[in-house]
Amino acid sequence: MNTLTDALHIPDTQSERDERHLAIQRVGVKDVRYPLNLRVAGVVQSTAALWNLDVALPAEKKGTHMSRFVAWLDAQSEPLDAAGLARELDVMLDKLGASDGRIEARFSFFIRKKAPVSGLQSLLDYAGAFIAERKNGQTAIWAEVGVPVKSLCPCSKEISDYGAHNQRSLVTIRVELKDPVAGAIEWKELVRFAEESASSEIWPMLKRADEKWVTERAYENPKFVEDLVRDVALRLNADARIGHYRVDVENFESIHNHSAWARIER
Ligand SMILES: Nc1nc2c(ncn2[C@@H]2O[C@H](COP(=O)(O)OP(=O)(O)OP(=O)(O)O)[C@@H](O)[C@H]2O)c(=O)[nH]1
Repeated sequence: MNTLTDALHIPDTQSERDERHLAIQRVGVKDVRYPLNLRVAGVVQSTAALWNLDVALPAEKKGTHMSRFVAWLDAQSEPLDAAGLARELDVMLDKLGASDGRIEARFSFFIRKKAPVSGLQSLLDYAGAFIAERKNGQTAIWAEVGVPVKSLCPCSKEISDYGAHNQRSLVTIRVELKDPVAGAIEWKELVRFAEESASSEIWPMLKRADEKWVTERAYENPKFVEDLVRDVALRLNADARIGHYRVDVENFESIHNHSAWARIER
């Protein structure tokens, strides 16, 4: 298989037989930092991802071929999208001689945003993840975004003579793409599901007129953690491209040293 190691007469321990009669569900490499090209809002972004790559190993095989995971990573040249990920999962499994396996990539990506009044532009960072899994002949492709937003408490607004506690929140949306080829979802669309559901979205750069707008917008649009998670789920329910999903919302409460948290799964 490997001409260099054959020539050097180096034993191939991984390819030996194992007699313990134990299959391994998942074996591979974890936390490999490697570049990733991603298409966001029509533009290719180069980012660094943290990759977890693994395959199922039959009982009779001693070891998987660890170096081939990195070889697969290094062969990535096209910007990765959901359809490409489904194809590349097959390529990885073929390279590893495996029937089942999984690709997970976690990365940062950026969207250029315009401040609400001044119109000044700046880049907001989001957390993204792609997960592709092949199990028992079925392939599932998942996309995940972590979106920072602002929430303002309806109860605090109601009971206080002035003010209302408000905080940054993190909305994490994980969706299964029913048809990664025809029904691909843009990262920007997933981000908007979260931002449009919040008391207010946030921006990296705001002038005073923008700051006033964000403050008043959140005050006019108070949301409990439950309101936020439900409003995101409603938007996901209305999108035919989405299969299973999971929405997590964490409010980093400014009146506590702990978070309020909610999840809806379908
Ligand atoms: N299966 C397995 N491999 C390991 C382990 N620890 C290190 N290795 C890897 O063993 C690999 C040996 O590389 P190669 O000689 O290319 O062997 P291979 O990855 O099986 O690839 P082929 O030569 O194509 O079969 C290195 O990439 C090491 O990372 C381990 O616990 N299990």
